[in-house]
Amino acid sequence: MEVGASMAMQSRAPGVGAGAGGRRSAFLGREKQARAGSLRVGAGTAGAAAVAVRARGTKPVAPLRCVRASRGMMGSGKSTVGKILAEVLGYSFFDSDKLVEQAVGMPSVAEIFKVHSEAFFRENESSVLRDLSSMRRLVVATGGGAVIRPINWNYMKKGLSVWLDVPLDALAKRIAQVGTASRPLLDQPSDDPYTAAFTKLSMLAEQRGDAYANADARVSLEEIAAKQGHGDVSKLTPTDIAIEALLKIGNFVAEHPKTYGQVGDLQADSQSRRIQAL
Ligand SMILES: Nc1ncnc2c1ncn2[C@@H]1O[C@H](COP(=O)(O)OP(=O)(O)O)[C@@H](O)[C@H]1O
Ligand SMILES: O=C(O)C1=C[C@@H](OP(=O)(O)O)[C@@H](O)[C@H](O)C1
Repeated sequence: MEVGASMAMQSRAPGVGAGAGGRRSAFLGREKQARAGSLRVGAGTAGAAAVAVRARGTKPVAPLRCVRASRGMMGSGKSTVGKILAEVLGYSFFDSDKLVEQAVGMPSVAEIFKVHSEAFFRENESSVLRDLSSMRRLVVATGGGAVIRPINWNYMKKGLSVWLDVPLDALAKRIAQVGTASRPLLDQPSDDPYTAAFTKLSMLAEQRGDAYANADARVSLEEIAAKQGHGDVSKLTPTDIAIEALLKIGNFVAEHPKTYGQVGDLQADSQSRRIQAL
């Protein structure tokens, strides 16, 4: 597994080529913007949550080239938690679904599924992940289905991957609340959105088997809720989950000193100085 060169931030642009559909991937320009800071989450919810994470005393140690809050079912909170992690770590954040939309030139994943096909979306998703895999200091929230293509693992394993493990029941509740229009695999007419989402999520979980469990770090909402002594995952905030993710990332790094050792120390020093300066 590759790690970032800590403070020696990668400054070359990734080799972004044509997307799988023949269109040029659109995020080369965005990556430049990200380095200029415009994609960083500053004042929004993730910014506030990042302040809360710091206030609760977690010292982020991220000698990582790349963190991928990549695994986890639809609605598990990859984007929400990924933005907080990026803010705390001082990394750029990317949502791979959004990058596919840009690459293809369509407004939503749902539209891509409808006009083209899931296979077309998957091809483009792989292209986006390939392009991201050459970048440094970023957090990527991938689509929940990225785990099903072995080629994507080659790309995801260029960084450290985090699995947000959320019970299906909690996921179905969230999805029933926010609606399924943006998630075509769940979007079917139903009088009972919770049961429809739960049934489909269970089927997908069955199909995907252990794919998520290959992640470097697993963040289990049930474990966090148990630690908090209430056992109710619906009470957990994105901040709680981000703190646990940072702990798990720290553990993984500590367990792999050969890969992360010296780089980790350098990065920890630089981050401590940055956090103290806030
Ligand atoms: N810890 C949480 N508690 C309650 N709702 C959450 C939590 N994390 C995310 N959400 C909500 O669930 C929905 C899906 O979250 P999102 O981050 O988009 O998931 P993903 O990127 O994994 O599909 C969003 O409406 C988000 O606001
Ligand atoms: O699990 C999946 O197969 C998918 C998850 C979605 O992303 P989110 O996990 O961000 O919802 C999106 O990529 C697409 O609708 C397919």
